[in-house]
Amino acid sequence: MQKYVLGIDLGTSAVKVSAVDHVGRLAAQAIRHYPLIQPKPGYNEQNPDDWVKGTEAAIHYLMKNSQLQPESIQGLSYSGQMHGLVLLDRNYQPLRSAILWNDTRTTQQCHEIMDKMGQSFIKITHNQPLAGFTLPKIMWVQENQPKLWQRVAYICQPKDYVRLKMTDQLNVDYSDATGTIMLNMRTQQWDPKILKTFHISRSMCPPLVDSTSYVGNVSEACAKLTGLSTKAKVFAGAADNAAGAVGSGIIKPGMMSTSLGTSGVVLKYEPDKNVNYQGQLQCEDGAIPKTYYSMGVTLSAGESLRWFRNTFLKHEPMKDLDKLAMKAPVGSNRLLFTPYLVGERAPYADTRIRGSFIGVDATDNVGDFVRAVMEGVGFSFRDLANIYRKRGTHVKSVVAIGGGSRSPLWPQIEADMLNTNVYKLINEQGPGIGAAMIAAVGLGWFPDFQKCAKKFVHFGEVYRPRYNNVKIYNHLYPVYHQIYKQTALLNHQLF
Ligand SMILES: Nc1ncnc2c1ncn2[C@@H]1O[C@H](COP(=O)(O)OP(=O)(O)O)[C@@H](O)[C@H]1O
Ligand SMILES: O=C(CO)[C@@H](O)[C@H](O)COP(=O)(O)O
Repeated sequence: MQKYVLGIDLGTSAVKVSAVDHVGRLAAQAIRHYPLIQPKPGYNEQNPDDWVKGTEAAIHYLMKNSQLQPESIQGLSYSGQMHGLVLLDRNYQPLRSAILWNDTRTTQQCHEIMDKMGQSFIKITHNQPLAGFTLPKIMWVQENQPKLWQRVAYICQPKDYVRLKMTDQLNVDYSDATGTIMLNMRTQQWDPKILKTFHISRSMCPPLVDSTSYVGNVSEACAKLTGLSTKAKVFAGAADNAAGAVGSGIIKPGMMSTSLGTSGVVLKYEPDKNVNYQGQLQCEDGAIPKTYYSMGVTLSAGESLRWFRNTFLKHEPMKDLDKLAMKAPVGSNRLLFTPYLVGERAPYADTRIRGSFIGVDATDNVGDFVRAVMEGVGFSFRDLANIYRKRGTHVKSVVAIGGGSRSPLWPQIEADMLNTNVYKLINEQGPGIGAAMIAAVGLGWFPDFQKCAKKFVHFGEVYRPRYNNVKIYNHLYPVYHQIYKQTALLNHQLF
């Protein structure tokens, strides 16, 4: 019997389940979307049970509509949207909707962290407290929902909640634990000083495990709902950017990727966990034990395009937006867009900045606007790549992952903006393959990720920078770069 693993990618827009065979061939895929709850500007939440139902429904569909036998799925693992706060009572039931990575309500709590712990906080976590991380969200709940906080028994990350409901076991892997900013990077333990300072009991924090750790089997209840076998082994999994990195072969020093998911990410494998970007970039544990990566995050990348479509072109499929944008000239007729729809994380940690269209002209058409949105994200990636370049990194090439890399246009915009080669993956958008690789290594199919990557990671098209486009973007970038400074005060006055 052929054998398979499942990679479950719990994204922000949807959960994507990929069945992959022992030589890395994608055998089947299923996707289920779930809503984002935005009750107020800057607030971004999701219902944890929507993730669970979506995952179970996607697996059920995949099992029903493919030829895969339940026993052939030997293992599964996860890639999860990072930093989300899931609060559980003592019966492991969610106490409120999850507060997500792109929720920007916690400016004040970030200041409180620095007031209480100062530079020692950065020394412990290797990160500046930023609004998207988990700790400030915990403090927001303590301050704003004290009665609910009294009932909290466990704190976990999004994919850990889904895994809990599939196995009855609660754990967190190191790559997601770093994203909480409660992990001590040196000891790789929950930091006692941080927990004490912010009144978090150690018992609330799940046990720490490696991404490849075997944490249990699919439970009987989950097997009934999904069509999986209870013999399927479950491995902890990783933060989506950590899983995306292994899924795109970013497993050696100097290698870089970009992700166009709901968020946008420029990511670099780091050989040294003590690398210091003065808080402008994040530093995290990787999916491979004792490996590290840094990244800069654009809060609304794919989300900017999704927002534009939902607001102005409701019934157009994404691929038709690509066609519209491809008809517009490079530089979108000098129409510029900044993607700060919910605030920004990098290079500006600013929860009160908002997006702009600059240079709107009476001759602009809808294609110019769509292209301007895609280019605005590209300019933001250039801002992030420049942080690396200023520190001497030669951005030789990047691997483009995430849903936006499916576009025939966006990777070319990236290549022209960054003036570097952009490689696409052949069969999946990155994090799902990374999750499948974690299961494959966990099962012992491969002795290490390097050997697994040789079979599982396949590069497809390469987009090379086009001289004339690069020239146009070189001309427009300094203008784009000024928009933040020129609009920050105006936006801050709106709050
Ligand atoms: N054909 C396409 N052209 C451009 N963007 C696309 C296309 N298909 C999907 N996307 C973008 O991909 C994003 C979703 O990517 P995905 O990696 O699935 O996100 P997440 O992991 O956050 O759920 C959407 O927000 C959308 O903007
Ligand atoms: O906050 C971060 C990384 O720090 C985001 O990258 C999230 O991890 C969400 O990822 P996507 O849903 O956009 O893939």
